[in-house]
Amino acid sequence: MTDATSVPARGAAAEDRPAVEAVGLGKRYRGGRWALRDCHFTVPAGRICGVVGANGAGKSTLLTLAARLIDPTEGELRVFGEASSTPRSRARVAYVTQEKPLYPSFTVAETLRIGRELNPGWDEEAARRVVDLGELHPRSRIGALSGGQRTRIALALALGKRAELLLLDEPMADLDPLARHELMGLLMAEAAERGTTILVSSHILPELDGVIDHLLLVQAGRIRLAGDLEEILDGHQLLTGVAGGAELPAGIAVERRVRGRQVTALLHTGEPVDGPWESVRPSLEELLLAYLRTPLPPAQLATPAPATDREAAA
Ligand SMILES: Nc1ncnc2c1ncn2[C@@H]1O[C@H](COP(=O)(O)OP(=O)(O)OP(=O)(O)O)[C@@H](O)[C@H]1O
Repeated sequence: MTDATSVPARGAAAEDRPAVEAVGLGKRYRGGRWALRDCHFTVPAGRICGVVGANGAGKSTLLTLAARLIDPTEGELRVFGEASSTPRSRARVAYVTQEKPLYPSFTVAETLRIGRELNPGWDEEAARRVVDLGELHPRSRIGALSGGQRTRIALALALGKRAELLLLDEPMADLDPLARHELMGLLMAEAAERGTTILVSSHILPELDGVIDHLLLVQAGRIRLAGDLEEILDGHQLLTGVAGGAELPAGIAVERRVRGRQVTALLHTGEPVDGPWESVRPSLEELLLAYLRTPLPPAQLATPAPATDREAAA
């Protein structure tokens, strides 16, 4: 499971350097346990990357580090080849969370005006499109909007900023299904047009299917899977067979479940398995559910440093 930097990125604004690169990244909150540890991964520019994991796995910590709202305890995280702490990196990043820190006493129009004044490359049309589709009145106060309507404003600010890296931490959680579908479509269209890189965390796995092309699976503060989504799916087989029919190949089963007389197993191999099995490539949801149901102990989750770093250290 490697990072497929060789796959061409989408859109005109895509560039050669990875959008996000974590090297030995770790975060321990004051007085707490490690929320993230020993993370090595790369997200090529222009990708839409799903950040998936159980509650408390470390997804928000990862996205907050990428937005550089908190500092890493160890290691580093680079944005387009630069430390995420530099003003240039910050200007290239927009971060939208469920909290949406907007001023409740400001109106919609005033909020957009602040976005325009703070961002030299402001794209009024992109921001307006998001607001207008939600039929929000320019004179409505932010504090009087619903959670979903505030999400729309936060996304309008992120798109107006013309960020090259969009960090979305479960941004759609409080949107109704129609608005979620519409805003997701809008985001993807903008991303495809401009080559924007998106890191999006979500617990709604079907929502990610057909949208993401890269995956980070975070488990207990470690990266369990990272890479190009097609390569990850191609590297697994979902087996179905009759219980007691045949032994599973040793050492490559991520998960094995028995229901009545039926056995299903997710294997970490790209080769269809011979024997009395139906062997198919898993869907994204099947893959993620199998991994989420079978957490590994932290000692087995340490990800090796990329070859380039190991060579540099030699
Ligand atoms: N400000 C903080 N202070 C101390 N511990 C924290 C803080 N924020 C997060 N943590 C801890 O860090 C770990 C990872 O939390 P994080 O919010 O990153 O997980 P998550 O994957 O986003 O979870 P969820 O899916 O529930 O939002 C958890 O054990 C959490 O309790």
